[in-house]
Amino acid sequence: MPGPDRPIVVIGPMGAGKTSVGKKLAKRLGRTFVDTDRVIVRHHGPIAALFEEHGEERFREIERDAVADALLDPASVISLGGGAVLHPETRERLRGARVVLLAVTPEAVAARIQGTDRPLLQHDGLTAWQEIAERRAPVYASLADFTVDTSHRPLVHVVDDIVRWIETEHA
Ligand SMILES: Nc1ncnc2c1ncn2[C@@H]1O[C@H](COP(=O)(O)OP(=O)(O)O)[C@@H](O)[C@H]1O
Ligand SMILES: O=C(O)C1=C[C@@H](OP(=O)(O)O)[C@@H](O)[C@H](O)C1
Ligand SMILES: [Mg+2]
Repeated sequence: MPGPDRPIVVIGPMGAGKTSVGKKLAKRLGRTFVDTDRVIVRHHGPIAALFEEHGEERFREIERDAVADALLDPASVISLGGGAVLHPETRERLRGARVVLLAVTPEAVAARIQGTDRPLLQHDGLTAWQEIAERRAPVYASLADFTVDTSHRPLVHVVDDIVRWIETEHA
């Protein structure tokens, strides 16, 4: 049986569960897990400080490079930050990956983003989340090969859905 031919990339709005689901999914599939935000923090320090000291534009360049590096491993599960898909080079590179979109309603995400240090949610919290999520929705939809709604669903069920999809893809 051939090994994994393409990385699996998890996209979606902040708090949809990309980091948590990606980690569990990688474990279930025996793949390498990369969370691009974690890679960025490892090399550049906390994201909030990066935004504050260098601005969002610089963060997006660093993020683009972190995503490009991660995509080199076809046996990986890669969880992106919610805004990574804003970079056109990243969108282009995702054409060579299996892209899973995690969706979530504002009602369900509210508890998940409470007290967050995400820089884009510091001022208006849920209102900002909703505005950003709505603005990005068409981009997410255009990239997704498979979508799972994570609202009010345990992580393990979300992972089960994705594993089933991967298995049918390979059947
Ligand atoms: N399906 C889920 N049900 C309940 N809580 C969840 C679920 N998925 C993620 N969470 C919680 O929501 C928060 C944000 O999850 P995270 O994986 O960091 O999302 P993202 O990477 O998409 O921003 C975490 O506290 C996580 O434990
Ligand atoms: O949506 C965004 O613009 C961002 C999402 C965050 O990651 P998560 O989506 O994993 O929270 C992180 O990359 C940064 O705070 C910016
Ligand atoms: Mg994350």
